[in-house]
Amino acid sequence: MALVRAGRAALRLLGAPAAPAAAMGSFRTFTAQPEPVEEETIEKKGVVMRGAPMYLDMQATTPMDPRVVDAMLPFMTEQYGNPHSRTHLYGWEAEEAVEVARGQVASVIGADAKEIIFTSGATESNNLAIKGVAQFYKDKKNHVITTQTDHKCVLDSCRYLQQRGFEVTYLPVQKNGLIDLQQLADAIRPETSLVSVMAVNNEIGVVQPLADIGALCREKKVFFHTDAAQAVGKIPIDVNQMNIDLLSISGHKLYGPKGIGAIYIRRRPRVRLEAQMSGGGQERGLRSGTVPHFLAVGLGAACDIARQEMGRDQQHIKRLSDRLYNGITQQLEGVVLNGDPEARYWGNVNLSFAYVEGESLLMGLKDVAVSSGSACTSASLEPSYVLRALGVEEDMAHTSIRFGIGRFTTEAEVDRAVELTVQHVNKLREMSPLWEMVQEGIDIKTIEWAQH
Ligand SMILES: Cc1ncc(COP(=O)(O)O)c(C=O)c1O
Ligand code: FES
Repeated sequence: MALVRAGRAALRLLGAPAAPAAAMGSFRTFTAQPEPVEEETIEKKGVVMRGAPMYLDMQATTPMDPRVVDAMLPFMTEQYGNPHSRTHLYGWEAEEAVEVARGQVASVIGADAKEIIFTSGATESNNLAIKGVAQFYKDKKNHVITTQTDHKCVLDSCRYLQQRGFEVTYLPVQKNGLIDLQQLADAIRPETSLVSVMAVNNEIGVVQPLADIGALCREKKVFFHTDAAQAVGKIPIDVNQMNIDLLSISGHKLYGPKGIGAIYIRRRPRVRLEAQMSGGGQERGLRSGTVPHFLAVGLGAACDIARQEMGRDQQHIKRLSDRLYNGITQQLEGVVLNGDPEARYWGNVNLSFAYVEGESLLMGLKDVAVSSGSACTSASLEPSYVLRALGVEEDMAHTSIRFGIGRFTTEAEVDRAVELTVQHVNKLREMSPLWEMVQEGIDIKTIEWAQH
């Protein structure tokens, strides 16, 4: 019931009139006073919402599981204390909720609750892991290793270190998107403090060999951090079996809320790091700032559900993923799956369509919310740096589409996405002179195009 009420309130807000243009232009403060909305209008909104493009972009973000929302609500309306308040019940109950959530997060990766620190998301966790470890050990070690296909926030954290005198190795990946373990072994030096390799790639879904990387790092006495934003709750992860020392988690990638994440930091052998936030010393001094307890509760609930339902989710997602891939490739030629066909998370199907202009295809697929790669870079017309690192040719990198399937994706959505994709690819190819030449048997690679 509470959930229904909140949902109604949200819909009312959606129905609220926008600020008048004049008010916005003249810096007059506009206080949003949602006018009472007729039930009928709410229904209409509902129709509009149901008519929205079908969502197949689960790597950008996932919808919140209603069970997560249910778990969070009481902590917004009734148990709203500051979890760091020690003098009254409000504080104690909020703190207790945070500690339960900490245990739930720990459980999904086989960690101890004391090893979990709440952050605002995987971006912050990655910054803290990379800058924090490098800076703490800087007197003895000044080298960090990552990969060319890691997330932008990892790469940017490494650039930040480079600007401050650290050395960074950006490991290349093989054509299938996986790193070469021998190359990693060769790159590790006595002065390497940290190896940071992502678990599941956000653009192409490949899963790096975490256990092998962990074993190698342990043998060489180097800390191993993994950005597991796309992996936690989706594939089995055990920080002890895999010798992972630090791991980043994001709430909104596993049907939890946005604005919350966590970092796992191993206690034995202990990993030390320099905090990146100064303040009240919360979270064992590693992340100052009031823990948003209702968000932590949401992340905890999301991890708990994922841990219990991982097998079912995986089965559902694999079935729909096969249905999507087979549906498209049985009707279209010249379609390539980017990334390793086996070592992958099945909820990510990144396809390149030969002889099709990628932007036109995305525009044509306006009824399907997909992306050409990552959400962060979706505004750019540049081909993805991940696909380039795989050695995917420029034209194929330009035509990639990432289909993201999740817990709530339906068969009907997949079938419709297949139908629309096939229809639009065919339409664009009909207009393509290159496609016509290929149909006539001309090998276009041998053509010498006029140079400008
Ligand atoms: C692999 C990876 N790392 C990090 C992030 C950033 O996560 P957050 O949005 O929680 O900061 C994302 C989200 O796009 C991601 O896919
Ligand atoms: S939001 Fe996922 S790549 Fe930036």
